[in-house]
Order: sequence, then structure tokens, then C-alpha cells
Amino acid sequence: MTRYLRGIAIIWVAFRFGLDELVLNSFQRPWLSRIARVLAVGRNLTAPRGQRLRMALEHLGPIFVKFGQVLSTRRDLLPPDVADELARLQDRVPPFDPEIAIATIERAFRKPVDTIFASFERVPVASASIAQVHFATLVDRNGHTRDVAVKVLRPGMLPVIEKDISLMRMTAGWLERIWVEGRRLKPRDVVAEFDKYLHDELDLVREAANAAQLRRNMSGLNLVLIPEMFWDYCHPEVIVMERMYAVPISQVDRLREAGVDIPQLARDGVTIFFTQVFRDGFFHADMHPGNIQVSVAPGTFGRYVSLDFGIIGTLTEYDKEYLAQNFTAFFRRDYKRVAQLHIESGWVPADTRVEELEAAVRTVCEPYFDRPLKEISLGLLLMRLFQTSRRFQVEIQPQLVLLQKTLLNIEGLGRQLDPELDLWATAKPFLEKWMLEQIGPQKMLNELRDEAPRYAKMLPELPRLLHEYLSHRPADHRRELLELLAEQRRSNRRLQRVLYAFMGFGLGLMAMHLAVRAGLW
Ligand SMILES: Nc1ncnc2c1ncn2[C@@H]1O[C@H](COP(=O)(O)OP(=O)(O)OP(=O)(O)O)[C@@H](O)[C@H]1O
Repeated sequence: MTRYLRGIAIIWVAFRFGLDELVLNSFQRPWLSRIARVLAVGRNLTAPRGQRLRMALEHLGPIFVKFGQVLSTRRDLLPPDVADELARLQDRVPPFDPEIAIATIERAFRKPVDTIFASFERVPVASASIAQVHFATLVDRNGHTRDVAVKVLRPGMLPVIEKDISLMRMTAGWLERIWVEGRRLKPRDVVAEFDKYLHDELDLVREAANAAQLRRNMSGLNLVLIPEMFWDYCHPEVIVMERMYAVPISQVDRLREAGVDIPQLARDGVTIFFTQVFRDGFFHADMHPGNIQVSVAPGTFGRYVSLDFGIIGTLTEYDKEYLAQNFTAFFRRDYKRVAQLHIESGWVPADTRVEELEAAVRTVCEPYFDRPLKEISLGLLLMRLFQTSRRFQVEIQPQLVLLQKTLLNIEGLGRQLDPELDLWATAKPFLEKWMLEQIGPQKMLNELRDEAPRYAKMLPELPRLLHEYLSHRPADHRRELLELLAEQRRSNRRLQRVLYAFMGFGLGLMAMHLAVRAGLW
């Protein structure tokens, strides 16, 4: 019953803010639009459509606000005015009672809170729809007192989420049936993606594990600090991590006053991101300014501090190859190749005409070459490519959309810090190295290196395995099988020779490459 009441409330809010108008013109059932028009008499809908959608989501509560925030990143689906308005959504929610936070901590670790922490600040430092953060101190395993941040999940979120998501699913199914655009925009898929995203956010250990991986990946770079996780105190509902002392990136004046080199900071931001994406295929994908800070402490002065690891993007080898090949083709202005790549990979229907796709890609890319290379926005370029691809029924993988969104964030942040930032100069070495690794001789060598241990293990074992097999065969097959064994040995030797030749060739290539680099050749 409550589900139906909530459903009615959602329809009412949507109607009050005139959201029916967003889809009214493309309703497949004309009688529905007629009823809506009759009921709509007296509504004041002077605000722009994006603003009305934002206000409706705010009315519907934190889960819908989060939905709007996630949706705002889907610029491949939404018109720009709506996406911009949704990006303004902030999940400002009142903090929950510290007693509840303490009860959650005690339930998670089965200990009174004062035996876990030497001190615990009851007033939270931040509070959002999913979790809130308290500062505390604890004595670690080595007896040192450590300042920590304790992130506690908002209680009772799961049932609320389940209820709201099931209503969203119902509405999406309904929209898909009655709305002409429903087929193309696939609202049910969008809701399914959001469902997964929210459930991931509900497990804080997942976030802690992401942080630990990122900390390991970034340790050699010396450009970014990531809090250490206290694994003895990590539970799906509570995580305890090192407290970071830093200045939010939005407070540029404070950073400048402290003597931070802002243009360098802009370049470092791009370097960090490109390293995460192109070297590790594991990148922080929730780069809003609240999660990025800068240390002004003596030992770590000017380094970034990264927080909140709920959303991490990962790229497969296949994704990287797709990007490498497309970027290479793009910079050669080989639009035909871009079109062919999409058809070869089966991303667009096989009957797509190459020339048509090529023309569409050219229309997207050509205007970029009108500006200096340093002004090219890879994020925008990818976005336009994805938008074009959609017209040709290409399913863009969510991790690539996440990458494109994060690229836009990083570029925006970099240019905000330093309008003169030459993004291309910072990104170029990464792309070149990575493209060489993806499609050059380095890729062959890397694959050989990865496979070598398997061959090395397999080759010596083969005769023994065959011998074991032979000794269990009846006598009349023995002679035949012994011949087979001899043949197998011969092929092994041949295989070994091929392998050595292959490795020699690879080493030769590598030596040539190094010689060219060192200017010796
Ligand atoms: N390790 C930390 N050290 C210092 N401050 C922290 C730490 N972790 C979190 N905070 C503070 O708490 C705020 C919220 O943290 P976080 O972003 O992880 O929570 P959240 O619930 O995911 O919030 P949102 O969804 O708004 O990003 C941060 O902006 C920062 O001010």
C-alpha cells in the first residue's frame, strides 16, 4: 500500500513541476497528453525545464537527488541545458544523530566506542545522503596515537533505496512503453545502472579496498596522498582511515597565499589522472572539488590529497585499445579508420555504411583542428564521438562514459587553476607511450613477456605428461604413441627455436627503439 502511495506522490510531484511537458510532445498515447493538458490548467511553469526537473528531484528526496547527480553525467543522453541544471544538485541532508553513528560503530565492531577510539568527535565534519564522517583518534597496533576519519553509513538506507529504485524501475518501464524517445534513451537500463551504483556505495569495504589499491598504484608518483585504511576497523557500514589535513582545491586564494605553485598544480592534476587511466586502467571517477584537496604541510607541501573512493573506473585492455586506436586515427584525421574500427569491433550494426559513419565522425572532429592543439578537450571530443555513435545504435560501455565524464572534470579543474594550461603537452607523452604499448612492438613484447612463464612451465612438462599418458595405454598402442612422443619432442624443439627467434626479434626491436631514443641511431 505504502508503495502505491509513494508512486502516486512521485507522479504528483512530476506533474506539479510540469515534467509531463518534457515528454508530452512525444507521448505515444494521445489520450494521455489530453488528460495531462486538462489537469494542467492553472500550473505555473515559467521556470526552464531543467530547473523544474531539478526542483522535482529535490522534492522527492536524497535518492532521487543522487539519481539526478548520476544522470547529470550522462551528457550523451541528455540535452545540455538539462544536464547543466542536474549537475547543480547537491545532496545537502541534515546529519543523523551521533548516537546512531556510535550505535552503528559499536554494532559493527562489538565493542564500546571508547575502547576503539581514544577520542571521538560527536559533531560530524560532513554529512551526505549515503554516509557521514566524524573525526576521532585511535591508538594503532604500534602504540602510536593516530588522527582518523570515521565514515559511517546512514542507517536504514537499504529499504529506502529498494523502495525508491523499484518505483523508478516501474516508471522507467512505463516511460519506455508510452514515450517515443523511450526506445532510444532506454530508461530501464539507466535505472539498472543506478541501482548497481547505489548498491556498490552501500558497501564501505569496497570503497576502502579501492582506496588501498589506488594508494599502492600512486605510491611511486609522489604527487598525490591517499589516506591509509585501518583494516581492523573496516566493515561494510563503517570505515576508519587516516585523517588528512589539507586545503580544498576550491580555495585557490588560500593555496596561493600558502605559496603553492598553481600552474604546476594544474599540470600535476592532469599527470595524476593520465597515469591512473593510461598506465593503471584504474581511476578515481568522483572528482568533484569536495574530494580534492591540497596539502600545505611541510613534508608533503603542494601534493594533492584524494578523498572518497566510492566511484572508481576501470578500463579493460579492449577499452584501452579502442581509445588508443581512435585517438591515433583522430590525430591523423583518418575518419574512415575511426568508422571502420567501430564496424570491425561489431559496435555498430554490420549493415552500417562506412561512408555515412565516416561523414558523421568528420563532422564531429574536424572543427577541433581549427584551434591550437593545446585547447583540444579530449573529454568533449569523446563526448561528441559517443553522441555520434549513439545515432548509429552503438552501445557505449559505462566505463568509457565514466572516463569521458572524469576527463571533462579534470580538464575543467586544470583550466580553472591555470587558463594557460597546455593540456595536450601534459597528456601527449602519456598518449604516445601508451599508444606504442597498445599497438606498437612494445605490445607484442608485453604479450610475449606475459605468456613466457606459461610456455616455460609447459614445455619441460610436456614429455613427462605424454610419458605418463603412454604408460597407461595398452601395449598395442605403445609403438604408435612412442612415435608420437618423438614427434612431440621434435615439435617442442621447433617451438623453442621459434620462441627464441621471436624473443630475439623483440629484443632487437627494443634495442633499436632505445637507440633511437638515445639519439645513437
Ligand atoms: N580521511 C579524511 N580526512 C579528512 N577529512 C575527510 C576524510 N574523509 C572525509 N573527509 C571529509 O568528509 C567529507 C565527506 O567525505 P566523503 O566525500 O568521503 O563522503 P561522502 O559521504 O561520499 O560525501 P559526498 O557524497 O558528498 O562526496 C570530505 O569532503 C572531507 O571534508
